[in-house]
Amino acid sequence: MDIVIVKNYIEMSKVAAGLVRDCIREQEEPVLGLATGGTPIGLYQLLVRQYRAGLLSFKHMRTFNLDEYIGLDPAHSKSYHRYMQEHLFSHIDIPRDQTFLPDGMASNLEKECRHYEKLLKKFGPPDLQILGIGENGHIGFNEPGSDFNGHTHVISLADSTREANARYFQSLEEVPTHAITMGIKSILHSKKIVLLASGERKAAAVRRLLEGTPDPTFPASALSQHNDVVLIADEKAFGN
Ligand SMILES: O=P(O)(O)OC[C@H]1O[C@](O)(CO)[C@@H](O)[C@@H]1O
Repeated sequence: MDIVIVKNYIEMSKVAAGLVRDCIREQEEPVLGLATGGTPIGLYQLLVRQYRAGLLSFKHMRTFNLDEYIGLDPAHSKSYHRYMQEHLFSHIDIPRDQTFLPDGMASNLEKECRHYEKLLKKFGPPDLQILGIGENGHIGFNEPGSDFNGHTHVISLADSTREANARYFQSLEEVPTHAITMGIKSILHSKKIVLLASGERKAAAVRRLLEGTPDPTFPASALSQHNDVVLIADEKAFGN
């Protein structure tokens, strides 16, 4: 794993934006794996800025998001569909039908997971996958105990994840209990993985990640099985 330690959130976002820009410029039809949460918002803002400055086009890009809450309509203010529209897609020139997220409203969730995995096979794997890390080590919504060989599946969210994400909702009760997430195996298929971590809240998770021992109770440790991972952490996440 390559480790880049930067001063703060803005610097983390800048380094990540540079890697995404390089990937988009190198590939004729780039495929990007995208994350949600607070961590990549700065990265998306910088990508939008580059697009507006005419430095980058997303016309030929396809994107796959890691996860979506079950039971939230795409138009729901806290759905990841809406998040992606608000933070990235509606501001850039990517055609709508080139952006993929799992459908958390599907009547047959198992079928939806198989369908998403098929799309990943057809258009993927991502040339570059952006990841955040949960305080409990989750990647996507793969909670502690998740199978390292897992593909896209339905997951019951850990209480600690619902509590951590309650800050994005009005109350803890509003946070969905389940999600669809790409599995750890699906994530590991990506050609390159860029893991972002910012702030003290992530310091314990980053410390454990750097121990490097694969351990299913700490999902991010599966990244030690991939040969092209870049961790971009700011000083607080790195424990400085
Ligand atoms: O960036 P945040 O909000 O700290 O979340 C960390 C991770 O947790 C998730 O939001 C899922 O809970 C991921 O999408 C994200 O990468």
